[in-house]
Amino acid sequence: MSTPLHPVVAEVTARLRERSRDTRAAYLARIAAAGTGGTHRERLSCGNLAHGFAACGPHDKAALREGHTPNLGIVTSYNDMLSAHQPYERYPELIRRIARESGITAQVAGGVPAMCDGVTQGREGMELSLFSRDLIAMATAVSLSHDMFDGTLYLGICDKIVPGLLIGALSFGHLPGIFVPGGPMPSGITNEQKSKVRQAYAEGKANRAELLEAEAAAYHAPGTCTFYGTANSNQMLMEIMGLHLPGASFVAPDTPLRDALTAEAVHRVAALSAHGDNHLPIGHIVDERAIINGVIGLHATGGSTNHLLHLVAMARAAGIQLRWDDFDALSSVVPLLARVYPNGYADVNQFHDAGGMAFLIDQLLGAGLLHGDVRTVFGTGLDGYAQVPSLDASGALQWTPVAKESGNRGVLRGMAEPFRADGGLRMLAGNLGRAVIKVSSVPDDRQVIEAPAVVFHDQDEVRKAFERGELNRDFIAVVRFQGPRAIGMPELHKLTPTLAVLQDRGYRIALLTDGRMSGASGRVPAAIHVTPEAQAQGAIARIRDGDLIRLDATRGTLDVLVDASEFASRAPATADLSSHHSGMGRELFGLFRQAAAEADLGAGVL
Ligand SMILES: O=C(O)[C@H](O)[C@@H](O)[C@H](O)[C@H](O)COP(=O)(O)O
Ligand code: SF4
Repeated sequence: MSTPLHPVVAEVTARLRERSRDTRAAYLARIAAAGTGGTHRERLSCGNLAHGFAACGPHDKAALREGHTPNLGIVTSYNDMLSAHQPYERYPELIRRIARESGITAQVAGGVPAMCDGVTQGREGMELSLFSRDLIAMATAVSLSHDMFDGTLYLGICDKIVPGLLIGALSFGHLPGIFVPGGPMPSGITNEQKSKVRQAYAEGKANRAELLEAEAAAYHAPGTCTFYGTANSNQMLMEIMGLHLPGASFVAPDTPLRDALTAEAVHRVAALSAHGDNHLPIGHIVDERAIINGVIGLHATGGSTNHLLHLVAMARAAGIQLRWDDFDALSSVVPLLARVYPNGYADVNQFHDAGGMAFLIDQLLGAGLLHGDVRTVFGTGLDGYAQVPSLDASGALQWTPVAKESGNRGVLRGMAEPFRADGGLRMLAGNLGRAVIKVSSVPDDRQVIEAPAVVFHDQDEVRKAFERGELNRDFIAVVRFQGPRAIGMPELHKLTPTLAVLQDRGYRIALLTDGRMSGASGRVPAAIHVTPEAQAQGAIARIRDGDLIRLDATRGTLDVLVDASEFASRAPATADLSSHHSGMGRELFGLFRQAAAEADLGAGVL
């Protein structure tokens, strides 16, 4: 007997359905039309088809000519830049072999670009990062437009890659699809130890060699970085939305269990194709309930603020009109059940070992805080995800019910003793517009900051002012002209060590920006994604040095304390951004900057 759905979850879902009624209906009609006529290879000409199987070996070629068995398309984001994606190098060959052994075929449909935000953090490349999400969606469509496929496997993990792949996948929502994760790297030095060396370096108390040693001990092997940033928030989302196999998110790379899960992903997506009896297009899995489950998962785990952008964009790709108000309405009823860095000291390996996603989902389902009656790639409702994968004595994959007690109360807790009554993702609103703040890792005495503004148009200027000794005081750093239409909405996470040093010196400080922060940011209060942005003449463009600003995360307000008529009479500041619009490929993204939506609509171009 399942627990009745929490009334707020039911109400927010109903509101989302109503808001999305027409666009969701149009989307479902579109994918229904695309899905008619069974497998698509029958519609290809002989020339099209021959090109499609020319390079195949005899087994695959014969199967593709006959067309009686599923052909799976692999969209891969493999490269050697992202430690998380490096394990994917061998996946196409593994998947093709597994397919062949199952009497079906698989082909790499195409590759998509993947940016490592860790490599680009604080550098020009970061100004392409957000736009790469939509570029990945387009590249996914280019891959699948060969129309040779009956199901798809998406190989992607990190920040913009999973959102981009899912947006692209939903354009082919008539096809079954499954996300295939690679898993986190083994734990290195703790994130806390790494951050301490960074702060020491920012203060000149550690040298570059010591800093590099610490960084290399944190990021030291193939696999996803083990903090709970956007990449690992993506894994949580794909699992709680039913697009991963249960428990697949955080199993280590290159292990027998990881390979068994990848093999099962191949079997599952083939079973969901139009060739089988359980045809399940991905566009039917990603419905309003799955999206609401994703929002709830973000709140319950203190997930990345980047999903206030990406989940909105992913939902829209399925005809679903998710808004920040939906996040806000759910925030107060979903408790924080996990403390993973930056929301605590543990990492995702310790989260997984404590019971991980299966325990989290079991607890939330038991409290009526998740839609259980959803469709998933596993073929069950969400109750099937309260299970842990393992290999039995014969090496076969099995799932067993998760324990009802957390394996580590310091990392993962049950509904009876949450870390916080709410998830800590808060919306802010006031005479400066709207913004987002994550308070789950901000000390309680830093959740309300009222201090004079110090205005910057470039994140490097903050560090220089710090090094000149100008910031040893209470202040709110207003870093503007960072929005999508200005310079592509980069993450300003490189500011974290400097601002954390000042906060640790006892100053009451905060960051206010129309840019983003990393999902790994956290200790310093930061009102981010301010919309309207400065480049769109938002109120943030009227702030002057010395203006008193009040950021109140407890009441959800963000205001400049200046006479309203005087403030309105000010001409918005302008900025020469030309140096940000060329070099490192930025000259290729002018159309993206011109077309970018506001942050609360996903800040993208799709
Ligand atoms: O949203 C995120 O999770 C971040 O973009 C993350 O992917 C990025 O790589 C950080 O920069 C890593 O943290 P450090 O920069 O502190 O190593
Ligand atoms: S989690 Fe971030 S830093 Fe780590 S591999 Fe992914 S994008 Fe790069």
